[in-house]
Amino acid sequence: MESNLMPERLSAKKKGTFAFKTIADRLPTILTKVIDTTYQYRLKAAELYGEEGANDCKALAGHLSKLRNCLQTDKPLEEIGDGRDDEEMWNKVLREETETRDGVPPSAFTASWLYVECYMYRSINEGIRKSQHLRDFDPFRNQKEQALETSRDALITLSLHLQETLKKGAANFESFSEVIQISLWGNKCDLSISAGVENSQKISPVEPLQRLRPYILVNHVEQVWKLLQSHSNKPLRLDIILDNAGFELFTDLCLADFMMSTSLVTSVHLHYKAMPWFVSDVTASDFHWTLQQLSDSEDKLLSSFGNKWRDYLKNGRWIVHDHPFWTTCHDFSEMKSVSPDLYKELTHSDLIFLKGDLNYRKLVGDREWSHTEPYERALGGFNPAPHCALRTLKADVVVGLQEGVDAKIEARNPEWMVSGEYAVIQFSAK
Ligand SMILES: O=P(O)(O)OC[C@H]1O[C@](O)(CO)[C@@H](O)[C@@H]1O
Ligand SMILES: [Mn+2]
Repeated sequence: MESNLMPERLSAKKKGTFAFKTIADRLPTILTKVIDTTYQYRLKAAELYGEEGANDCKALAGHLSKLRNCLQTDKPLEEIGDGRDDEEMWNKVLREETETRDGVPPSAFTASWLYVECYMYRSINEGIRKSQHLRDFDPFRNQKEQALETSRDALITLSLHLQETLKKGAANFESFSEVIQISLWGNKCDLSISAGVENSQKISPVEPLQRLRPYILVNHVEQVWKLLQSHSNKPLRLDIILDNAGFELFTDLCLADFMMSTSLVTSVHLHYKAMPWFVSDVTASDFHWTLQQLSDSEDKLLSSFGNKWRDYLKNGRWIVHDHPFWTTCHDFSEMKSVSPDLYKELTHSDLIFLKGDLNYRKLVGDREWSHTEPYERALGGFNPAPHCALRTLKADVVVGLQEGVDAKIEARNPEWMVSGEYAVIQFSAK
């Protein structure tokens, strides 16, 4: 809950903010694309499920149009009613928000940006869940699949680079730092910030690393390396809270493989989303589709990595999770109370990588912190294990910067907080 000790959460209350731009323009654009995709799917649905299938698509398009109108005209947000296991969690927050506003329900331009944006994706899923035949329909699937296909050259470049790196045997600080940066910059490829416009990796993921170094505003990679070296004689568990499908997922799987093959860790837990989320976030079907695509690739090296990684899943060295907490509106300071089982699970980790901008926004509560606020303070008590955020900036929230860094960059590039050009590698020890 809000506390007067902490700054306010970002909100579209204030015109001219990125939250306002997102809620006023970008979310309706994303929703319109979902409505079109749903409408186009009705012929396929009729083929598969007859009249009922076509009716499902019409009903879903109707639900989505009502949602878009509700957001655009700042109407009160309605309770979720689809019987999913997280329904009560969502409606409890809606009731609490209403109470804190003297009985006035939250709406798009008055509630927190984080709540409204997460609510939109949950409501899209509510419409899907209420259908008879569309429960596995993912309106973002085509975009996520195209994202992988159009990154093919980058996949091949990176797979060759990983093969060369692994041939050198044990990891050193340089090879570790490099594979971290590749996963970090993989986060530029996200379809939410591009409002669904194709945003795949076109250039080599390795060649620009040197040039991109100055764009990393906080770089704690050495602290992460030291943590790993301090435990080098015991089996370590790595957790990666995944973000986007497509090229970013491939960079994360390369990171996981590197950490295992060089024996920096002995097991990897990968966390993806329980429903379609923020356009390009990885779901279970995206994850397994991606591995299958790699295995089936004519490129022998990609195919060998796909097979190797599917074996890791089969023999339990890689474990996948899809806890519902990651697709709620809660920030991570609330995890211990809202999802104590997940928090407990994460306490078994020796190092957690959290990928991307939305995870970062939730780590720091999406609040209007001063940019020099210490990172640990902004975490609000979230620390199940040592963790490191690997994030490109796509929202106007950041903490832990040195004094003056923000003003210097702002002068050069006013869009620096939302363009995805800058990044942080931000570590917090347990
Ligand atoms: O995939 P990522 O890196 O979490 O980025 C998703 C981003 O899309 C946005 O919501 C923009 O709408 C960001 O603010 C958000 O965090
Ligand atoms: Mn994402």
